[in-house]
Amino acid sequence: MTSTNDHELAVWLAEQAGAELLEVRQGGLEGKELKDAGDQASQAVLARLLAEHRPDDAVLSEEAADDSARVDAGRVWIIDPLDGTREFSEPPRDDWAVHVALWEDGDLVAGAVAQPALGETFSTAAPASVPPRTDGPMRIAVSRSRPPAFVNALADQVGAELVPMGSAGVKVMSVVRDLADVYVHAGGQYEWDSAAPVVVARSAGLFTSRADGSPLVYNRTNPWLPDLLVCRHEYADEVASFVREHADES
Ligand SMILES: Nc1ncnc2c1ncn2[C@@H]1O[C@H](COP(=O)(O)O)[C@@H](OP(=O)(O)O)[C@H]1O
Ligand SMILES: [Mg+2]
Repeated sequence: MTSTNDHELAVWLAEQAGAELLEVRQGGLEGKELKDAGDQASQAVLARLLAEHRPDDAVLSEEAADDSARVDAGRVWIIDPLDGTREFSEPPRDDWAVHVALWEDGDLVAGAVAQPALGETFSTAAPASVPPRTDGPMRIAVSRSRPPAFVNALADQVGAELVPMGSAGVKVMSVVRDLADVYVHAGGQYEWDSAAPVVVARSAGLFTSRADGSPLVYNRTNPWLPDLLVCRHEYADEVASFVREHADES
C-alpha cells in the first residue's frame, strides 16, 4: 500500500475502517456503548494504517488528541472515523460514514467518504458524475437533530422541501447522488465533519463554501468550522445570500 497514490489510499483506509464498524455493529452492543465502541475501533484502524503507510504525515482526528505541530506540517490527514455516530447506533439506518481527507500545502487534495451500510464509497480516486436533476421542488438536506435555525424560513422562501438525515458526509453525498440539491448547515461542526465530503463533492463538480458563500479553510489551529454549504452551482447564490441576510438566526 505504500506505493499507492493518496486517492486510492483514502478509499482503502475508509473501507478498512468501514468493515471494522460493520463488525462492531454486529456485536450486540446498544446505545452509548455501541457509539463508543464504533468511534474507538474505527479510530484504531485508521491510526494504525496511517502510521504504517504514511508515517511522515500529520493527522487531525475527531477521536485523537490534537497535536498543534500539524499546523506547520505540509501534509495532514483530516479524518472522522465515524460521522453520524447517532445513526450508527440505530440499526438498520445507513446514514453514517467514515471520512478520510488529505490536506496538502493549503488545501484539500484527496479524500473518501465510505457509507459502509450502503456498501458505497465516494472518492476523489473515481470522481462521481452528478446525475441530471430530478424534477420537482428544491430539496435541502439538513441535520436530523441540529438543523440550522434559519432553515424553515429558507425552505419557505425558496419553495424547498427539507430532507433530514444523519452524518455530514451522507448529506453531502446525497447532493452528489441527486437525492438532494443543497446541504446547508450552521451552528456547529468541525473540520473533520466536512473535509472529506467537501473534497469528494468538489471532484464531482459541486459548489462548496461556508454557509455564507465565503471560502472553506482547513488545517487551522482551531478546527471549529461551524457552517457549510454544498450544492449544485445554480443554487449557491440564492442560499448563500439568504444565509448572509439571516446570519443572526443560525
Ligand atoms: N451544532 C453542532 N455542534 C457540533 N457538532 C455538530 C453540530 N451539528 C452537527 N455536528 C456534527 O456534525 C456531524 C453531522 O451531524 P448531523 O448528523 O446532525 O448532521 C456530527 O458528527 P459526529 O457524528 O462525527 O459527531 C455532529 O456531531
Ligand atoms: Mg462527524
